[in-house]
This record gives sequence, structure tokens and C-alpha cells, in this order.
Amino acid sequence: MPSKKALVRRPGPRLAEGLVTHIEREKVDPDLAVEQWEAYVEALGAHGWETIEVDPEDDCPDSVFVEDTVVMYRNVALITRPGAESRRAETAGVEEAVARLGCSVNWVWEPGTLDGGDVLKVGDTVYVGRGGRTNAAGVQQVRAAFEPLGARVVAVPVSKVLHLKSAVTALPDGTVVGHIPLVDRPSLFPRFLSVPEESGAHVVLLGGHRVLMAASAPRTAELLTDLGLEVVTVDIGEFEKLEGCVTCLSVRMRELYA
Ligand SMILES: NC(=O)NCCC[C@H](N)C(=O)O
Repeated sequence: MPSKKALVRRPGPRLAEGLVTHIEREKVDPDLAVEQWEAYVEALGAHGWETIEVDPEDDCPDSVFVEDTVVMYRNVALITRPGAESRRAETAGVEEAVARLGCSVNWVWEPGTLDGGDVLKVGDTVYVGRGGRTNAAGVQQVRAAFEPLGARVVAVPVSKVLHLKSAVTALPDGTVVGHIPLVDRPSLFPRFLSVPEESGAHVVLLGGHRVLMAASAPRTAELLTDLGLEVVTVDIGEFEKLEGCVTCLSVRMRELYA
């Protein structure tokens, strides 16, 4: 059953201490971050998404990146076991939120690790990035959770960026977009479009031909507009300093039964 709900989580007071792995640390402005987050939530709302705030987890600097804590397939929520130890406490609040929405809940167990940012769904194909945050046991547990529901799980090596979805996401027609220097194996994707900017690889599907992108990728926005898409942009610069992207600030739930 189609639904248009999205989980979001307000940035906490320790946001500036969030993890950085592949980039140099830059000072984060916490007030600007809150403003940018509010504008992001507003953009989702303006395009028909009902946003649901997960209770804040103020001790966890990275809790705003809610996408990493749960993966949805149909009505089933797979609560992750984040690869970074400092992020493990983020999942409890998310578990409550998805249970309240009537999802069937499943968990990734030790020794598995999985970050939601490593999971890209394109139709019934579920690409899982095996990289710094998601291990082989995590990939196997995604298979065990979703293949019985009809998913086809495809494992993808990720070595150049934090998560699979830092490297690639998919357009409404299923074409995978990525910035070639950061994609380990573009040939794994049946239809691949190279984009000129790193953050141009990050699109959130808003519905129909509309996509949400970061303001930091103007040349990609132009390319996608020229291909007939409607591009909505938001400035998420403070989150980009922490290796965040538009995808990781929400969990879109398109097939809830409740
Ligand atoms: N899915 C995502 O792209 N998540 C971004 C997480 C950034 C956070 N600073 C982290 O390193 O975990």
C-alpha cells in the first residue's frame, strides 16, 4: 500500500563531534545545522511527505543521520547494527518509532554490522555495500531478512567513500547515478549515469519525476533537469562536513500497511 511517511531525527547538541572518516574535519556551526535540517524537513513536507520525528538521542553526535539505523523493505524494518560503535545506541529510538508505525521488525545481530547508508533499493534489487561500516555477515543478514520477501540482494564493494549511497543512488527510472572516481565497480549496475560532482550522486526520490538534491551539486542538477527531472535543492553544507548527504537525513517509508 503506498504511503509517504519519512522518519527524521533532529540534530543533537553534540552534532559537531560527529565522525569523519574520508574527509578532513571542518568546524560545524550547530545553529546553521538546525536551520538546514528544518529546511530539509520542510522540503519533504512541501512535496507530500509526512515527517515523523524519532525521539532525539542527544548523547550520539551522529543521530541526525537516521537512515543508517534502519532499512525498510515493504513493511519490514531491519534495525541495523551500525559499523561504528559510537552509533549503536541510536537504534533503540528508531526501533520504537517503526514499531509504532506498525512495521514488522527484524534486527541485525552480532557479528553482523550494517549501516543503512550502504543499502540502495532499485525496485526489488537491494544493493548492499560491503565497506568500512557493513561487513560480510551484515550482507548475509540483509539477504536472510529480505530475500524471502522477493528481494534480490546484490553485494557491492565500497572502498573509496563512507557508504554505498555516498557513491551511488538511483533516479526514478532506476538508472544508477554516481561520480565515477568514487565508484568501485560501476559495471555492477545495469544502467549507470556518471555525474560531474560527488554530491550529485545523492538523490532522494520525492515522487513522480521529482528528486531532492544538495545545493552543492549545481552541474548535476542542470544535467538531471535537462533529462526531464524536476530537481529540488536544499543546502545541507553543515552535514556534508560530517560526510552526510541528502539521503541519510531521512528514512522514506513507501509501503506501510498501517
Ligand atoms: N548514510 C549516510 O550517508 N550517513 C552519513 C553518516 C555520517 C556520520 N558522520 C558517520 O560517519 O557515521
